[in-house]
Amino acid sequence: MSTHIGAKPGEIAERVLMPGDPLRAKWIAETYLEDAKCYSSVRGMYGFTGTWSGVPVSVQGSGMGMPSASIYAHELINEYGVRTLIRVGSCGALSEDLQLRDVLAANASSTDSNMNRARFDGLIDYAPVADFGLLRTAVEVAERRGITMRVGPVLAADAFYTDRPDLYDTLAQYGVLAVEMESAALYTIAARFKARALTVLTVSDHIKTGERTTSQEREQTFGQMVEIALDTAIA
Ligand SMILES: O=P(O)(O)O[C@H]1O[C@H](CO)[C@@H](O)[C@H]1O
Ligand SMILES: O=c1cc[nH]c(=O)[nH]1
Repeated sequence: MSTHIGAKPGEIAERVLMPGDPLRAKWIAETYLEDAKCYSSVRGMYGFTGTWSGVPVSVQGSGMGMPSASIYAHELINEYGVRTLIRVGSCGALSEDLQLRDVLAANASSTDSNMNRARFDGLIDYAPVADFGLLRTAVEVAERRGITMRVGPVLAADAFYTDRPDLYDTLAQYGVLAVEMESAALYTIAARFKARALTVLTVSDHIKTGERTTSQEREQTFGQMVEIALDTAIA
């Protein structure tokens, strides 16, 4: 067991899907994986291992925000030998031409978090990016499955509720597609420990129009991104 994950050595696969929502992890395991077994319920942050097309895959909830996601990414890589981490998350669209339920892959992640400023003594604006091989595979998988998937940069924000919507407008002008809360930390930690990471997202709400999905839909209906992530993880 690590501090925050209750799995024994060998119970977590080398490939892990990481939704923020632990109940999305449970839904993914029960809906998509064969012979899924729960290896951890520490803090209610469920983790399961099963198989997808015969290949072992785990799915581990990571919580909301970069401090939480960093803990799970760090322990998965350093204590369980995980090499491939694919976040499957929800996001708020910043781009006018995204619709609810659109799927996107984050090739890069800007952030307002202080975590990397602290990491680099405030001297470097580090650019967290997706693993190129995983991203290329995800694009191929989406095309093969006939799923339209946008690829572009996102914002990983510390706050879900912002007092500065004007900054979201500015980011949209610079091509940032959507906002979520974990990708920058995931990409940074994967790079630091020589693992591979990718973030695939589904638009759960639109920052400009105010349209939004329900919490039940965010938990149990974003299947296209899960299928892309599973096929990518085992490729
Ligand atoms: O749906 P998940 O994966 O949790 O992702 C998004 O949803 C949460 C906010 O509602 C944040 O974790 C954000 O990144
Ligand atoms: O971080 C997030 C996730 C979904 N929707 C948002 O508006 N923000």
